[in-house]
This record gives sequence, structure tokens and C-alpha cells, in this order.
Amino acid sequence: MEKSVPMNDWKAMKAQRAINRVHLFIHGAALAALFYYRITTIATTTSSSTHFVAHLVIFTAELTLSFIWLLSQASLWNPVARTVYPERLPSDDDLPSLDVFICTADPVKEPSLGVMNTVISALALDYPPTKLHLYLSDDGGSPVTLRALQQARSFAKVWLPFCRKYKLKNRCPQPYFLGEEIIGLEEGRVGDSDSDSDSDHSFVDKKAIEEAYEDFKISLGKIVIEEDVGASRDHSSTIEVMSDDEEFPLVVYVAREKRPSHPHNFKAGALNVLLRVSGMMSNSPYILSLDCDMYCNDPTSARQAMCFHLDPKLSQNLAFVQFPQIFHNIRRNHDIYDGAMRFIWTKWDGLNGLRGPVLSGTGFYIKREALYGIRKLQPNVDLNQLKEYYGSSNEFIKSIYRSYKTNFPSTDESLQKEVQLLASYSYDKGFNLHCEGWISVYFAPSRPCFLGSSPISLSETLVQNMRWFLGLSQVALSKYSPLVYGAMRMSVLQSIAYAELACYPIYFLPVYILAFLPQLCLLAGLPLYPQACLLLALFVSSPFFAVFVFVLISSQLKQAQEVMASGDSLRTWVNEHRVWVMKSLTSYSFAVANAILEKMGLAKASFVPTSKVTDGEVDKLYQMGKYDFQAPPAFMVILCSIYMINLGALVIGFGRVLVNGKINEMAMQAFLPLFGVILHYPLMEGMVLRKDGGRVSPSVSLLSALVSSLLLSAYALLSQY
Ligand SMILES: O=c1ccn([C@@H]2O[C@H](COP(=O)(O)OP(=O)(O)O[C@H]3O[C@H](CO)[C@@H](O)[C@H](O)[C@H]3O)[C@@H](O)[C@H]2O)c(=O)[nH]1
Ligand SMILES: [Mn+2]
Repeated sequence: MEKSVPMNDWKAMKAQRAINRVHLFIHGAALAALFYYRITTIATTTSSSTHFVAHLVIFTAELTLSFIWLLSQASLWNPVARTVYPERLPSDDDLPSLDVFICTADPVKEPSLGVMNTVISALALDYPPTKLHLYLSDDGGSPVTLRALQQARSFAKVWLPFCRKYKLKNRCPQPYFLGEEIIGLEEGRVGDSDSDSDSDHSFVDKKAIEEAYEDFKISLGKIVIEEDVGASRDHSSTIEVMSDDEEFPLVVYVAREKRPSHPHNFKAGALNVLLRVSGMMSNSPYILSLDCDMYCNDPTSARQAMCFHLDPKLSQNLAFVQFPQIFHNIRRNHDIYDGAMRFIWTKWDGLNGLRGPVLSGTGFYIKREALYGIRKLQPNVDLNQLKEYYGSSNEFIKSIYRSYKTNFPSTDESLQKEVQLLASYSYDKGFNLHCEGWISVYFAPSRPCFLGSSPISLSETLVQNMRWFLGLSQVALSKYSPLVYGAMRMSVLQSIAYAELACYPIYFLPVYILAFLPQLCLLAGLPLYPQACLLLALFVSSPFFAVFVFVLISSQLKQAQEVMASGDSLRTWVNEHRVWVMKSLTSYSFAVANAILEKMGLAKASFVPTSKVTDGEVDKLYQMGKYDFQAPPAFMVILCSIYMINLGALVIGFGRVLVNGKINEMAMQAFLPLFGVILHYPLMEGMVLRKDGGRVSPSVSLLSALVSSLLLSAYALLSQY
């Protein structure tokens, strides 16, 4: 074979890598000094048993924080950035075919207009149309979605030629029409188009296409009125193949069978069904998986992904190419719910330098073989063994072989029945997504390939995070725990990086401890930190005070540096911090508790899809940068009580310390509640000052006042022993 030019390239992010490593050693040394202080203090604390226990508990918090910090170093060790050269791809005739999977679950929470925009944007991918096949999974089994899909397909038949003619870069109709004043037709082009830029023509065309889109929207509105909206949990499977046009991508609607008595495994179950159904129809070697709200913002994503998948050096072991999840409805630098989740994607850069990131659930191009959990089937493999794994459909098993030629759509009734059967639950034997030896690639081009919608209320944010971290806690508690299972099968750094994700929710423990204990001990007059001499230089009284201050500052500076490196302002650092504390106290702790209960058989999995409906009031608050505190009362009482405790400790404790003159001993302990009270000031505002619909409900404030005064008086008990 002749020597080919590479289609992709990577380079180490050297500056960031250097900063990360220097931080690792300096911060690590400071932590060692901190541990030395704790251990020696605990060993010599004889004053009271309460004091001894308090030291132990605070040490537990410090150990946990340091443990997660240590795990996080794996994904910071070697961050890598990638580039692609799509112009070096083989010609269209030689590109592999591609199946697009889109999942939707509920026409009320996920309105058809949004879902269909995603569908249309995917149909408009810059890829040979005969090699593109789109499967929409409707877990709601709703006629609304089926009929909307038919309408979307009709609209796409005029939309696609329009996109191609004007080489549009933004091929999702809704944002295209909304953004017309801002980006205009000219800037929305793919590449440097010189032909067909006759503005008169484009104007005429544009009017026509706008009208077609309006008609499409009206038709969706009619469907909602005519049909019964609402997701069903009890229906047989429906499959509708739309393929009357050779030059247009195949579109297939799939509603799998659902019965209340049978676990349907949510989105994973839906993807499994799509995998089987598509295996019989188009059987493309590559699959793009999208959530219903994740539209294609760059039509070239498929070609970008192929730059990795078709690279002879990577291809054999490469399972998937993951793009970041980026959201169109987030206000940059005013992201009060930290929807951007920079802390995740920064890690993905690092995983890129190991053997690649985990699947994030949407926006990835995966190799079909990898989803089957097999490496190239041997022709002589035992058929019964395969049936055990993949279910008993002979036709489907045949499809697993690379050489399988689909003859779909066909009029052959038996084949049609077979497909119908594949969407019924009798085949719910899970495909194992865990693939050994596969690698993956994370690719974050400057123009986001996919844009989704992020929750913009506290309630949705906390509930969504609870769901995610419940999943992660379950992994941590399962036999696939990365620290045990992974450590034996992956490189050390890779398994540590995965372990960090799985362990992430245990942040709840140190956050709870630090939100209570130093405060209560401040009231009880029990010092937990080394003495400070605030008037003189820090080192005069206790060198360990300087150690604590250093650890605090160094961790904060590191985060600030990362925030700024990703182009955000310090406001983002504040938001990230605040949301992290709120999530730790609610989402993470509930997630861990649920995972443990489930493990003991006391709780059951559930999935409430996040709402993609824009609520006027909620949106208004978000645009003004105000939190929407109408969250589950259990969450709000926790947050408000802790706020009040910190406020109380600050006021009472500070007063007493000043009177007793113990300010040096208590400096750190007074600083913690001070920091908390300032950082979470919006909560105070929500309880006391705000009158709008997003304020903290008075009943929540009242209950929190009660809870916090009870807990505050506990300090009196503490000081008795
Ligand atoms: O029973 C279900 C439940 C959900 N979905 C679909 O799954 C997708 C994700 O659901 P969503 O409510 O949007 O959850 P998010 O928290 O926003 O999604 C994130 O978290 C999920 C795991 O909790 C991942 O699967 C997603 O890819 C990831 O974007 C949506 O398209 C849903 O329609 C189903 O198909 N069947
Ligand atoms: Mn979502």
C-alpha cells in the first residue's frame, strides 16, 4: 500500500500539562503536611472525647477530598487535543454507510417540533443520502410522534435541496430561521461557495422555504390537537418504514413493545431495539446516536468522525468517536446552574491521552461491532451460543456477519414479521456495552457539531444530576467497579480516571461535614484547625496554619486557571463552586443513598426525562441570572437549613470568639461559614428579599428555620462532653 497522508492528528496540550503536573507535586506535598498535622494532633488530643471525635470526622472529610483529588490527577496527566482533515477522506463512493439513532420518550416533555428539528438536521448531514439511514425510537409509542415524523420527512424533501444549494452550515431549521438576522444566509455557508450565491434567487427561495417551514409547524400543531398526546407504558411494537425515494435517506419509526410488568431499561433498552431492527434493514457499520434534543449544528460531523474511524492506524481498535455535549440555551459566563459542566469535558481531554473517554450518552459515532460486544465473528462460531447472546432470530444473527446483505425494505412478509418481533420485549437480553480492548476518541472541534438543551431551573438540574450520579454510584457498587474490575483490564491511569467518575458522588460526605462540623465546633469553642496569628506574618504562630491556607488557595487557583483556560470568566468559577456545593448536598447524597437502597432491593430504578419545554417564567428568571428555587422541598430544606446554620454560627460564634479573645484559634473555623454565607448569598435573597415566582417558598424557609435552630442548639450538647 502506498503511504497515505493522515486524516487526523493529535498533539499534547503542553502548557496545560505542565501546569497540571506542577500543581500535582506542590499541592500533593502540602496535603502530606496537612495529614501530618492531623495525625499528630489526633494522637495527642486528650482534652475531651468530643474533641477527639471531631478531629477524626474532619480528617475523614479531608481524606475523602484528597482521595478524589488524587484520582482526578489521572485525567489531568496527559491532556491531548485532536484535529481532522476531512478533505483527505476517500471519495463518497468509498465511505461506509451510517445509521442515525434518535431516541424520544414523551411527546409532552419533548415536544415534536424540537424532536423533528433534530431529525431534519440529521437527515441533512453532509453525507451521501443513500448511505444515510435514520431510525427514530419513540418510547412513548405515540401517534403524535409517528405522524410528526411523516411531516418532517416531507419538509426535509424541500429543506435538503435548499441546504445543499446554499451550502448551509446550520441545517437545523428552527435555529436557522431564528438566527437569520444575526448570522444571515452568507455566513451560514459550508466552505467557500462561489456559485449559486445570486442573492435574488436566494431571497425567493428563502421566502418559499420559510413558508414551507411555517406550514410544517402548523401541521404539527394540528396533529397535537387531533391525537391523544401522552406517553404510553403499555403498547405493542410499531415499525413504519418510509422509503419511497431512492435518493432520500431511509427513515424508520420504531416504537418498541412496552408492558408495565416488564422492565424496559429506558434509553439503553430503546437503543438495543434500534440496534436489532436496523441490523435487519440497513445494517450500517457505523451508528450515530443522538438524544431527541441534540440537533446537528455542523453537517460535517459524520465526515469528521470518519477521519478517525477510517484511519488505518486506529480503525481496528476504535469503538467510538465522542463529541462534547454543548448546549444552545446556556448563557456563557452566566451559567448559574453550571449546565456546561466544564469539569467533565476537561477530563475528557485527559482521557484522550489515555485510551479514550467513556460514552456520554449522545453525540457519538460508534462502530456497530463494538455495540455487539464482539470482534469480527468467526464463520464457524457455534450458532446456539450466538442465539443465547443475541436472541433466537436467525435473520438477525445472519445480520451480525459483515458479509450480510440486507434485502430491506422487502415485501417478504416473514422478514417483516421478524423485524416486528425484534422490537418486542422477548429479546431483551442486553447487549454488553462494555467492550474489552476497544479504544475511543474524544473530539471537540471549535464549531460544536451537536447542540442540545440544558436544564435551566434548579429543580431540573438537581434531579438530572441525581439520575446521572445514581447511575455512576451503581457502577461503583457493581462488580464492574472501575477500581476493581477495571484495574485488572485497563491501564492504571485509565482505570483511575474512570474510578474518579464513579466515585464523584461521594463528594457529598466531605461537603456535609465541612458544612456542619467546623461551625458547630466554633460555637462549642472546640478548635479544629491550627492557630493563626493574623496580625503578624502567617508563619509566626503555627506553620501548619500556612499549610491549610495554602491548600485552600492552591485548589481554588487551579480551578480558576482551568476556568480561564477554557475561555470563561471568574464568574464561572463562582457558579461552578456554588452549584457543586448544592449538588453535593442534594443530588449526590440522594444518588448514593438510592444506589445503596437499590442494592439492598429497597428501591427501583426510574427515569423522568428532563423537560425540553421552554417555560416563560423559568426562562425569564434564567435570563436575569436569578435562581429558580422552586425545587423539591426535601432538597430546598436541606440547602436552606445549612445556610441558616452557617449564618448562625458566623454571627454567634464570631461574637463569642471576639469576647473570649480566641480569634487566633478559630480563624479558619470562622472563615468557613463566612465563605459559605457569601457564596450562597442568592439563597438568602431567595428566602428573604425576593417576591417573584422563583423565590424559596415560605413554608420551606419556615421549616428550615426550625431544623437549623434545633441543630444549632446541638452545640450545647457538644460542649458538655
Ligand atoms: O425511557 C426512556 C427515557 C429517556 N429516553 C431518551 O433518552 C434521552 C435522554 O434523556 P433526557 O431526559 O434528555 O436526559 P438527560 O439527562 O438530558 O440526558 C443525559 O443523560 C442520559 C443518562 O441519564 C444520557 O442517556 C443522555 O445521553 C444524556 O444527554 C432523550 O432523548 C429521551 O427521549 C428514552 O428513549 N427512553
Ligand atoms: Mn437531555
